Amino acid sequence: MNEYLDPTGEQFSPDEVDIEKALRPLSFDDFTGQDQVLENLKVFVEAANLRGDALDHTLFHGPPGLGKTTLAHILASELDAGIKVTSGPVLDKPGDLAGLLTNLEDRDVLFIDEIHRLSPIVEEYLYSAMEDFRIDIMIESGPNARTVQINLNQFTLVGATTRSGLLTAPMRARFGISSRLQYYTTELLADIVQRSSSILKVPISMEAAIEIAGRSRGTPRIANALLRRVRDFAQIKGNGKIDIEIAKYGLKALNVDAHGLDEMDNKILSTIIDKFKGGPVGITTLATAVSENAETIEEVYEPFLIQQGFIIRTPRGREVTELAYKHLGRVKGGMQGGLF
Ligand SMILES: Nc1ncnc2c1ncn2[C@@H]1O[C@H](COP(=O)(O)OP(=O)(O)OP(=O)(O)O)[C@@H](O)[C@H]1O
Ligand SMILES: [Mg+2]
Repeated sequence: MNEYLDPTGEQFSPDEVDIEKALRPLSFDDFTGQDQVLENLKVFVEAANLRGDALDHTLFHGPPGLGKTTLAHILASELDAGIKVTSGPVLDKPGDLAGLLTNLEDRDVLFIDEIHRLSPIVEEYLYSAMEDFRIDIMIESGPNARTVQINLNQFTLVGATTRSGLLTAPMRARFGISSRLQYYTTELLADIVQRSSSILKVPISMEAAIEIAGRSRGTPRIANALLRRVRDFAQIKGNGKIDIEIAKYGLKALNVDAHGLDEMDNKILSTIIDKFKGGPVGITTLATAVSENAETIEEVYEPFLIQQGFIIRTPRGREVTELAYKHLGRVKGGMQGGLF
């Protein structure tokens, strides 16, 4: 029997983590979308494999849930190399990094998630490792303290960040390959939903897959999360199959926005309308009004809102479009619907 899980999908049981893993594509062929990025990576990996070299250091940037971590693992697997995983905030001392680096085998991948959150001292330490595959290690202490230089195996640093704007210029310059991931179209997400359904062994109609995909904010992680929740409805309230009726029923019960916009997306739109008469409003003013960081708005929220046509950027700031008024049930210049 399937345990009924928190419909917001915010609490992941160990079971859920396993599912997340099971749904993760493992090879280039498994990976849907991001065609341009993938095409290039295939060439670079093939060339590195042919020469027996490590792949150039690679940076993935873009909004959450689009496949950065997934691609890091795929790279290691396509290089037939090992992978060590860590993240910016975890690496707080150069010593921690030295331990990781000296344990890397030839051509291994070192994956650093949230690479924009490395401390400056660790970041600096990483530079020579990336550039010359060499690090200095301090041995002994007190009057006998001295540094020795250690050669490292040729490795590939794969960095991921949702906030490329926060990366320092020297760090950015050390990546030979830099790929920005884009939001997925509904068609691609429908393919991903169908692939995930078959892994989860739950039958789903094309129509239902498209319905879920259309409400997933262009994001595979959200598509998979919605699919798992709708699957629960299908099992408990239906016959186990996901058809369009049960998909609509489930999505309605989950309170999912018709366009897949999340709370912050909606807050941004309603704030521009209510406090700034629809705009234009400068990014810092807007950020203060919604209590979010300006860079996060620019890098995480705004790209989707622009892509979907809810916001436009003008030289004087951000403006909402007619579509945003319609979406929120507001009338331009009026007061209707302003109460919810
Ligand atoms: N192209 C894809 N095809 C199929 N599934 C995908 C694809 N991209 C991502 N996924 C699914 O979405 C989930 C989230 O992807 P991933 O963890 O790689 O995102 P991320 O970009 O690293 O996000 P974050 O910025 O939050 O770390 C994965 O578990 C995977 O199942
Ligand atoms: Mg990730």
